[in-house]
Amino acid sequence: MKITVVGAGNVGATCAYEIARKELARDLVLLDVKEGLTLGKSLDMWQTSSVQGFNTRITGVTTDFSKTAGSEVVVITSGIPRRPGMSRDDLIDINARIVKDVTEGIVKYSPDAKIIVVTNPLDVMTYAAFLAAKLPSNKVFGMAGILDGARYKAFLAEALHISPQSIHAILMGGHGDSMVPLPRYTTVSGIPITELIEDSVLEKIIERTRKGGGELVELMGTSAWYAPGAAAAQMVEAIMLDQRRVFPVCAALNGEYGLNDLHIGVPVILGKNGIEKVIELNLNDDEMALLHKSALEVKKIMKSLDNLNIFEERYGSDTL
Ligand SMILES: NC(=O)c1ccc[n+]([C@@H]2O[C@H](COP(=O)([O-])OP(=O)(O)OC[C@H]3O[C@@H](n4cnc5c(N)ncnc54)[C@H](O)[C@@H]3O)[C@@H](O)[C@H]2O)c1
Ligand SMILES: O=C(O)C[C@H](O)C(=O)O
Repeated sequence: MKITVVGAGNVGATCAYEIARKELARDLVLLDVKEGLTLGKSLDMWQTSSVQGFNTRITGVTTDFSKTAGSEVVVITSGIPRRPGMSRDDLIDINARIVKDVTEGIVKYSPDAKIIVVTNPLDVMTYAAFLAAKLPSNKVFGMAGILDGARYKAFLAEALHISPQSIHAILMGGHGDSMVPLPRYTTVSGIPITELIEDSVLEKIIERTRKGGGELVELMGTSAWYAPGAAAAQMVEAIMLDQRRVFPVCAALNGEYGLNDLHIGVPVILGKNGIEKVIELNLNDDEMALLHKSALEVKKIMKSLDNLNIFEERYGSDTL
């Protein structure tokens, strides 16, 4: 059993280390373009194995995709992160080319892999990987909803002075400021959140969640990695262990929620085949309107990708 993480920067290395510590596979490959980087990081991680008590063998490679052959799951984190003052969408030009190249390299040697995209702008980079991979859409999807949900839960836990683990929530939509946290689907061990928190406090938390990535970029000068790396590793775990866990995942939609031809965050069942099923919630009119507004934002960025002309195929459009 083999897992590959492409990109050994902040997010990739954190995700790889989580995967190794959880022993989600016998072999873990870390691939990057920077000469020596993955050799050093994989050696450093492997040297913690006796301390942390794991056996996963970590190999570092520099751009040699043949070493990733036969991977069951591949996490793509390669690409530039944003800096203060930038939006995720500003990364599209450079990152689209990187995602296309690495996806083609991966699929050449691991045609059966499930591909988890992390690179931003997330929804459109998932679409780019899907175009490059030419694999069924249940095998190419993106990580954002678990991270956004984890931030929402962390803020709620602080406000309520309770464990974040008692909070259950689902967020939908694109991984941008138009993401759609859903109070109606947020509970504290089954108790509706609205019974425990004032509307005005909840509204502030939702707004902070929407801008949660930007808050960290302003603080650190680059984007977050601990929560993103852990969230991506949780998706790897669900697939490798065929857990069939329900997570918000950036998935291809073909008519669900009245949306077509785009990748956006929705609840799914995640198991050994990747996306086993997209779950359709009975959204009310207001929730549906927010989701469609977010989808239009994603479509706008898809249009920018189409304008780069790096893919022959495309299905972006301004309308839903
Ligand atoms: N989806 C999310 O929720 C989420 C969360 C955090 C970060 N991100 C995104 O993840 C990406 C990585 O962030 P980071 O903080 O790890 O950045 P980073 O700069 O620390 O690491 C990126 C790595 O990608 C490598 N790379 C670049 N081109 C490559 C190629 N062609 N092949 C292989 N490796 C290549 C770089 O050498 C670098 O080591 C960014 O686009 C960031 O915006 C997404
Ligand atoms: O905000 C970013 O640029 C990185 C990531 O999407 C995040 O939400 O942390």
